Amino acid sequence: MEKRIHRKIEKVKDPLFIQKFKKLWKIDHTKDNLISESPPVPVRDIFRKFWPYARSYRLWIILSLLCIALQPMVQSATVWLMQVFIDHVLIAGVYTPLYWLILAYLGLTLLRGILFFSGTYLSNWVGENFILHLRSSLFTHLQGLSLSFFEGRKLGDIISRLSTDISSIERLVITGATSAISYIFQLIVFIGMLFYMQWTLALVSLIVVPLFYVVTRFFSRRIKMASRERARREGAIHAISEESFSNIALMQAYNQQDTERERFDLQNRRSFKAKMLKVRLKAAFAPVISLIEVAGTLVVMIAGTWLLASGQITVGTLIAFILLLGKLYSPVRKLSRLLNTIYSASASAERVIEFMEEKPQVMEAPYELNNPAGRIEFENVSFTYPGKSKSILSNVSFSIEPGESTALVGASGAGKSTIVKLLMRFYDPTSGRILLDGHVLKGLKLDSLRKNVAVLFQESLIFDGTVKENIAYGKPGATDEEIVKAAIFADAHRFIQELPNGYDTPVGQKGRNLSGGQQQRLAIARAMIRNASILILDEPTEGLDANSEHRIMDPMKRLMEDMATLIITHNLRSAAVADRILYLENGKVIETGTHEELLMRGGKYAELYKVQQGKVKLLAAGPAKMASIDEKQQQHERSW
Ligand SMILES: Nc1ncnc2c1ncn2[C@@H]1O[C@H](COP(=O)(O)OP(=O)(O)OP(=O)(O)O)[C@@H](O)[C@H]1O
Repeated sequence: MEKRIHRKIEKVKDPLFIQKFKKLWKIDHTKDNLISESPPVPVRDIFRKFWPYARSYRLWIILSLLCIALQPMVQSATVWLMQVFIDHVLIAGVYTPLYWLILAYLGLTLLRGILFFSGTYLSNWVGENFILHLRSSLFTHLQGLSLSFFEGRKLGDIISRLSTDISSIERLVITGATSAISYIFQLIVFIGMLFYMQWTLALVSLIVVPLFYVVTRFFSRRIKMASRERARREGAIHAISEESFSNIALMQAYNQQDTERERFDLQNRRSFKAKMLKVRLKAAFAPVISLIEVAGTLVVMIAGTWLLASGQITVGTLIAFILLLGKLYSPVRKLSRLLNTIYSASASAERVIEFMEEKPQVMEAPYELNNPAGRIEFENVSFTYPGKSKSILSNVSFSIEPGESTALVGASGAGKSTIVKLLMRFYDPTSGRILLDGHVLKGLKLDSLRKNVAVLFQESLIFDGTVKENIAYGKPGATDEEIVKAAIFADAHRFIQELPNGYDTPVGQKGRNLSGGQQQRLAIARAMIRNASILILDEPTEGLDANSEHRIMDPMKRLMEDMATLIITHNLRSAAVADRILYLENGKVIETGTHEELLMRGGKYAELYKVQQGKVKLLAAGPAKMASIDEKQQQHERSW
């Protein structure tokens, strides 16, 4: 036995054991760049930031506070009844007041119940309203942020902040604040009662209060750090889930399940560790607080017994005092626990504030441009992505007249999509100007620019709604007649009619119930109904077979007739239909002209065209030849 105890002591003394034990109470600071930490914000500033969202409910908050605050008074009255019962009924042996004592007790209990119900309902109602408005306002704020914000963030993390973190803030601003006020009020009432009953004992009972403060501060700081870590890991879990499941086909096709699972598990385990640290801290906190409470009660009992023995107080007073003391420690304990809750909620608040303080890179301007003809001019436009040093576009100049089309051709990464992003004002040029009908884009209202642009992306963006809703997305409030007209124009009417519910058929998430060509024709109908003056075609035929490509070419050409069109394409057959072709290399325009002019010039465009033509001719010649042509084209693109 002695040996066993000795072994145990040795084990506890072992530095490795001590190290492991210490680690149990520390945050795992392993860094990974998946989700970065949000800047810390003091609790006072957090409260100031979010209070405006609760301000309009202040009357209801006061009412709920009143309900909560009255409860300790009723409680104190019941304790007082107990004192009367012991001293004036039991000890005095007079039983006549018993009847009204019972009635008063029942009445007070009923009143407490009503106050509890009203207080709970009201505070929750206010809290949920707060979440509702804060969440909507954050959503609206995020919608207004520039593309650069979203390109630098994980979607899952954004969703996590919008859902989980927002709810936590309520615990701080509404429940936290109202509870704190009600606990403080309870403290004042109970302390007042204690002093009224017996001031010497009351003074003795307050000896332990500073201890509560010190212990709470120690724990709450650590709980906040663990909460921060937990919230960050939860964001990472959302981000990985979103990434994995939105690319499920790719993940399964490349058998990447294990890699994704490992990535997910890593974050999941770290979230678990952070949560367990929080649990350990909270679980250790409760008994420490109880210990302080017991110490306080014991001190009071010793002092009380002495006062009783010296005849300074009655038995009833001592019992009532100890009962009331139990009630005094309850709000003290709750206040300490609340501090922990507030600190852990502030970790979520920091994550939300980080987003709220984010400003759009692209600033709104006042000028409203109505029905522009669509003349686009790029004047010496250069651009570098925010936070990067490499210049992506250098002195790009070109113009497109209404009804004219320009194709952007060049190797991957040459800067074609960046030109479109600048034209849509997702970013502003670092230098140079872009003009629409002679007006600098920076001076135009964003809405007045974008409502005049119709876009057809590489992957047609179809929403999980009906066919009709997807077409009307281009023009909210479009009539059925306009929708059908647009569908006929886009050569989509016939296949839509053959769908089970025609225009009311749901297209499924990301348009899964439709083929690629059908989706693209729906997107053309959407672009057509928009009645815009600028059209952007970003690889509109990419991924379509020859038949589908052929079917969308006619409606696309019809669409281009009256608009200023910018086409991004790798497919030179699509580029050939444009009035002018711009050849981009490393963000510079190196060749300009029509398809024929560029072929005549015999430059890089002509070279690529030859490679692509050869590929078409050799399609029938078998895979080996095709592979050699593919290699040639890749070499050509690499040389750009
Ligand atoms: N949000 C971004 N932040 C930083 N760099 C970016 C961003 N978007 C694109 N880039 C960089 O800018 C360069 C040009 O990209 P861009 O998408 O404009 O090329 P592209 O010619 O359209 O290519 P592709 O034909 O492959 O679509 C690339 O080097 C790319 O890595």
